[in-house]
Amino acid sequence: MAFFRKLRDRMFKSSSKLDQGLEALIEDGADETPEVAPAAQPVPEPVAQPAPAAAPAPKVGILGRLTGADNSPRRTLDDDMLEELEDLLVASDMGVETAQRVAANIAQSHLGQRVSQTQIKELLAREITRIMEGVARPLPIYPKKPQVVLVVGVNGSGKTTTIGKLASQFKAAGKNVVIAAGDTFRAAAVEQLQVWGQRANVPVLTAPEGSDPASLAFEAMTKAEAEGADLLMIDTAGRLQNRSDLMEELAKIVRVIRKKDPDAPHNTLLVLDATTGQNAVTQVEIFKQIADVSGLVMTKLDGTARGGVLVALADKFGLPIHAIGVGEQIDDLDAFDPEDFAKALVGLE
Ligand SMILES: Nc1nc2c(ncn2[C@@H]2O[C@H](COP(=O)(O)OP(=O)(O)OP(=O)(O)O)[C@@H](O)[C@H]2O)c(=O)[nH]1
Repeated sequence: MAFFRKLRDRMFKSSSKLDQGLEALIEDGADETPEVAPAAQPVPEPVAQPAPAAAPAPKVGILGRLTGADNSPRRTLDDDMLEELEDLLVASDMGVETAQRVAANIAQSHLGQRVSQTQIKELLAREITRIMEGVARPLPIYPKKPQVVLVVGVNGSGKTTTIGKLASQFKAAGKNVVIAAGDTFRAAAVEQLQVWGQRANVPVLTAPEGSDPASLAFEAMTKAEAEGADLLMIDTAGRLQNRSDLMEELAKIVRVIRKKDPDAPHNTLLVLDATTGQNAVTQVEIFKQIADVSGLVMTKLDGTARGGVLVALADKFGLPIHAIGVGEQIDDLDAFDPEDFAKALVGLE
């Protein structure tokens, strides 16, 4: 619950954008005489848990309170409203196809009904949760020792930070973790990883600057095996998905790791920066081809209006989403919870 509050508070740009858009969507097109809805009027099923006591109540008039109905503005869900809804979802980076699917599903159950702002948010959250439920999976832990986790992504997406946060969490859970600094090109990257290693109390294996990252990965596997480590997390240099030379280097790292253990890497995590919006879709496509990505981590969901891209990724690729990051601190990463995410995205308490 604590992480949900953090997520909701920090995803303010995404949610406030959708929030304001939904408010305008209902208010601008509200039916002229917002009569009090009779208690028997069909109301969409609640999305999830009952709202916490502190949640701000929807605008409910005295009569509404007495009758159990509310008299907040309502708009009839028609084709025009659906089109506006779709545009709002596209603007939150959900992608055209996913936005259309979400709107179509809402139409299927509620076309022609008069809906309030809270109801449309609840319907949206329900659809988003449904899309994302199948992909919410924490990083699987196998009995294999060492379990090799290769971490890939474009420059600055948050790989090093994510490794630090994950290493700290696994260490706290009693796992014996080793980190390998596979970005052998940038001394600053190695230093940054060493700082994270100290914070997490986890050893960081390094190689001389400029040496072959594939050899470092191989040596790290040997050392992790000798030390009986449970998990070996290998950081890699950031690479743009359109740099074929760097992508080939990544493919080589994977080939060399497989010489040591044909089943490794057991997980290949693609770390994505939420602020890149739709570009994340291309990143997944290309990294999947090169490095056989097994799961995603999305960082920087704090302070971006583009969080909807995670829904598009779930819908398009169905890859597990292991964790999300909402800040730079060690405890700003947590398992992905689809319902919490959906509520935070649409601005529901
Ligand atoms: N706001 C915010 N910042 C983050 C998050 N995750 C990482 N960062 C910041 O993003 C910046 C880049 O993070 P790194 O972990 O260095 O990224 P990287 O992918 O290892 O970078 P390269 O090695 O250069 O490719 C750092 O300033 C991090 O503190 C997050 O969830 N939220």
